[in-house]
Parts: sequence; structure tokens; C-alpha cells
Amino acid sequence: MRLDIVSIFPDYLAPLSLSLPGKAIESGLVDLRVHDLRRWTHDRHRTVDDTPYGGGAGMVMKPEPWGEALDELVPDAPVPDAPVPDAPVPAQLGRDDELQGNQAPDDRSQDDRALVGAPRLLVMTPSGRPFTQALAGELALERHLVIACGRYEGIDARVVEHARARMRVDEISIGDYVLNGGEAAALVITEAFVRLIPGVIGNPESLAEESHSAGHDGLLEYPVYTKPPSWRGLQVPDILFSGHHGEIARWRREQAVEKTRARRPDLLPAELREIIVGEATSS
Ligand SMILES: COc1ccc2nc(C(=O)O)sc2c1
Repeated sequence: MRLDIVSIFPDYLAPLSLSLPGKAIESGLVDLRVHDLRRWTHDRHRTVDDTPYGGGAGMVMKPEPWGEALDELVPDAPVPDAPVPDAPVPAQLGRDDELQGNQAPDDRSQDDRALVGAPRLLVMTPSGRPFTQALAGELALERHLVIACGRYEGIDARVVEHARARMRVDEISIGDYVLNGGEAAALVITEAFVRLIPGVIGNPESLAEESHSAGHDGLLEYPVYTKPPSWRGLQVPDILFSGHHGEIARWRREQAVEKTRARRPDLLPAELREIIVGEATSS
């Protein structure tokens, strides 16, 4: 995968050279290129923003630098008409695939598979669609991603409008809170999808039982323990010493369901949602 990230604070993306993303880059699985948006400015002050039309507080990112950046990073290559080689199946898709009826890539139509090879622009914005594990699984399949990190009050809307005419564009948010710019969000989504690229994590099985993974029905993870067996008067649950793998798996599933029910009932599979009949009929 080629990954271009454009920001006015390129140093903010330095942590991507550490840990897992760093290993993915060293191994050549990810070709990361971080760019300073000001490279595509031509005035003495390297201006990237201006006052908003219609008034209002703050500044808006000018369209020209972004337009020139995308022209350079995503030349107008036609969508590949050659058959797309088998796309690597993602280590996992998230639960909201079931909710949204998404198919695993091997069920994609030929057109969809052809698009997998076309560049995809991700614009980080608080008004974007929520980033999910399912989307992370999709992005792990892409060959060329460009991530645009907004700042100030956002990027002139014509940048996305123009880009949509020539590439796939997703406006994405990592959550319902306010950041100062898209760089932190870019770090988060990059960590989430790079680890799903086949070959990045040594043991893909470790992905199967993570929170939000389809292999775990999208449930939250069960509690984990390691040595010592007793720590500050707190014991490891006896079941984990039993050696009964079936019983241990059952206990872990129960723990995951209860944790999900308590913290994220919205993630519970329909068949596990409690129907409290008594209360419903007493009135
Ligand atoms: C102006 O640029 C911003 C500002 C806030 C923000 N918040 C994001 C989020 O994903 O929550 S992306 C993003 C970009």
C-alpha cells in the first residue's frame, strides 16, 4: 500500500515511524509519504488559509494548495480496466458490516474490485462518517490511500467536490468530540487499518478475538490475565487454570457478552439483547 498524508504539521505524523506502522513501513508493506501542504503554495508567506465567505469566526483552508497537492499525488490515472489481482482478504471485517449488509471483498462485483486499485481520498473532518473497524478492514485492502488533514474551520468544500469527480472520497471522523485538526485522527485511523494489512501482524489469529472484530461477533474483549497468579490480594479466575479449553472459551464468551451489555449494548448481536418482558407488560 502507498499511503500519502498531507498536513500543515507533517511532524505530527512522526509517530507513524514507530511500532507496528513503523515495521509495516520497514518491511515495504506500506510506502508512507508525509507531505507539507505548504509545498503547494507559491506566495512568500506560504498561505494555506483565508477568511470564510459569508463571514463567521476562524479561517478556511484555501482550495488551491489542496488541488495542486491532489493533482500531484493522484494523477488522473484511469480506473484500472485490467482485472484486479485477488485483493488480500482483510483479517477481519467489523460487526457493522452485518448491519450495513457489506460483503467480504471476495463477494465484491468486478466493478468494486476494479475500484479497489483506484486511489482513495480520506478527508479527516468532524462532520465525517464515523470511523469503524469495518472501514478499517476495507482500507487495509486499498493499494493507494491519500489522507487529507484539515485544520482551522476546515477545507474549502470545493476540494472534496472536485476530488469526487476523479477518485473515491470518504469524509471520516474518529468521534463526537472536537480536535484542533485532522492529524490526530489520521494517526488513529492509520494505526487501525495498517495492523489489518495481511502480513503486518505476525499472528493474524490474534486479530480474531479483538473488540469490535467480526470474528468475535463485534463484542468487547474479555478480561485478560497473566503471571503472577495472585497480585496485591487479587486472584486470577480459577477457570483459567483448569486446562478445559471449552470451558475457558465459554467463560470468555460470557465475560465478553456481559462487558458489552454493560458498556456497549448497541454492539450486542440481536439475539443477545435482553428483552425485559416483565417491565414492558407491567404498565
Ligand atoms: C479542521 O480540521 C479538523 C478539526 C477537527 C477534527 N476532528 C476530527 C475527528 O475525526 O474527530 S477530524 C478534524 C479535522
